[in-house]
Amino acid sequence: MSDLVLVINAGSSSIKFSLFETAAEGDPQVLFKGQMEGLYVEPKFSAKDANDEKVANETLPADVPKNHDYALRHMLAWLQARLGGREIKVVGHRVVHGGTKYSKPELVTPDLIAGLEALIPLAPLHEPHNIAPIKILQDILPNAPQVTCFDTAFHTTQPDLNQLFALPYEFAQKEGIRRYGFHGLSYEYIASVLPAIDTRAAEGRTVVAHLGNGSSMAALLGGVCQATTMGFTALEGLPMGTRCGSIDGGVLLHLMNHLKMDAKQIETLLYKESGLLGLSGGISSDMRDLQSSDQPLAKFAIDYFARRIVRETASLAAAIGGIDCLVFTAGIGENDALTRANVCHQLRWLGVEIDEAANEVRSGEPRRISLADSKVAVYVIPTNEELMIARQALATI
Ligand SMILES: Nc1ncnc2c1ncn2[C@@H]1O[C@H](COP(=O)(O)OP(=O)(O)O)[C@@H](O)[C@H]1O
Ligand SMILES: CC(=O)OP(=O)(O)O
Ligand SMILES: [Mg+2]
Repeated sequence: MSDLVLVINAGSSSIKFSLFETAAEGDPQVLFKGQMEGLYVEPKFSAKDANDEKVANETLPADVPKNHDYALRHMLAWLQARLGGREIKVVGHRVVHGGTKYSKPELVTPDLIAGLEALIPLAPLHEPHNIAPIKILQDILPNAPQVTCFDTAFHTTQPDLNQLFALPYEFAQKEGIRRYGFHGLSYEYIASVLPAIDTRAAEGRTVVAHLGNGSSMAALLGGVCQATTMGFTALEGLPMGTRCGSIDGGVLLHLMNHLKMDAKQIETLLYKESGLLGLSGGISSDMRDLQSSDQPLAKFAIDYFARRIVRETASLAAAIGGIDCLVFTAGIGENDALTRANVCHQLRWLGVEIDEAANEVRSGEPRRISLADSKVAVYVIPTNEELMIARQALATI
């Protein structure tokens, strides 16, 4: 008898869900998957069934809340109407920050929730949205065990050389102030499918660019993480939809000492008003809006994003002694051919030769977008954080 697994993946601008059914052999299979995207801007709900047919597609009315809470309840009501009374065996959640305490999937208990709440200051844009669904589901499905799967877990293999900040050593030892890295479920999924796509890449030096509303990159050696762009929080590294990415700490001191901004104001500035939104002069945090804008600052924000990816690719390649393979994934990485081309053109010196026609192909399947004789193989591989969570949740109960 097969079991149902519900997966919730709450990101900063979207909530994704997948309902899986376990199979006699191999991975659980999707029954429904969907998402509420464009939160806080113009939320849209869409869902597909097991045959990948669209079964829901709606823009929420303008007068309902655009937040995570409303989105989740709307999604769960839609799903419950389709369960036909079947019980959910386990719920798996993506939780962005595991701190020093959680480096493997955990069963939800009151202690665990308290532990996660203590981590909110380290991921203010995510952790509250990860915890809230756990509590809502305790209400709606009181009998289903819940498992948290951490974005930070995959990165614990980074050597101290890449993991530490150059602060006095005890800050890492006593305070846990080090680079945790994020999007680990996505990287782990990519590492799990790479052997079937390209053995040289799987065994060798691969840089993965997870480019979404939150963006980061990671350097893998034989599928094991050696370095990543995100740090103590999901703020370091690449600029993102609304986050600034790496910034000179001296800027923060200046904001405090000379512009008299307090911690809350600086948090809002760095997490919510910067990145693509800030650079474009407020046009949008959403890459699609920027691509369709004719404003010079929209183009500047797009080019800035690509330039940072180029620089981080070289830096990550340096950390693993070169690069055999570059993988694009997540919302922008999977769908935005312009950004991929922009990045690849600037990486020609590193041996990246993009196949322009292959790059334009739209498909939900993994695909190679580099020329046959490109020294660096370049792929678009759709990520599947949800499947990774389902695997971990089933293994945990
Ligand atoms: N066809 C597309 N072209 C360009 N950008 C796209 C396209 N589809 C989605 N995106 C971008 O992907 C980003 C969202 O990525 P996603 O991984 O879904 O976000 P989250 O981090 O919230 O999970 C947005 O900037 C969106 O504009
Ligand atoms: C960690 C992070 O940035 O997550 P997201 O991409 O979902 O915003
Ligand atoms: Mg995401």
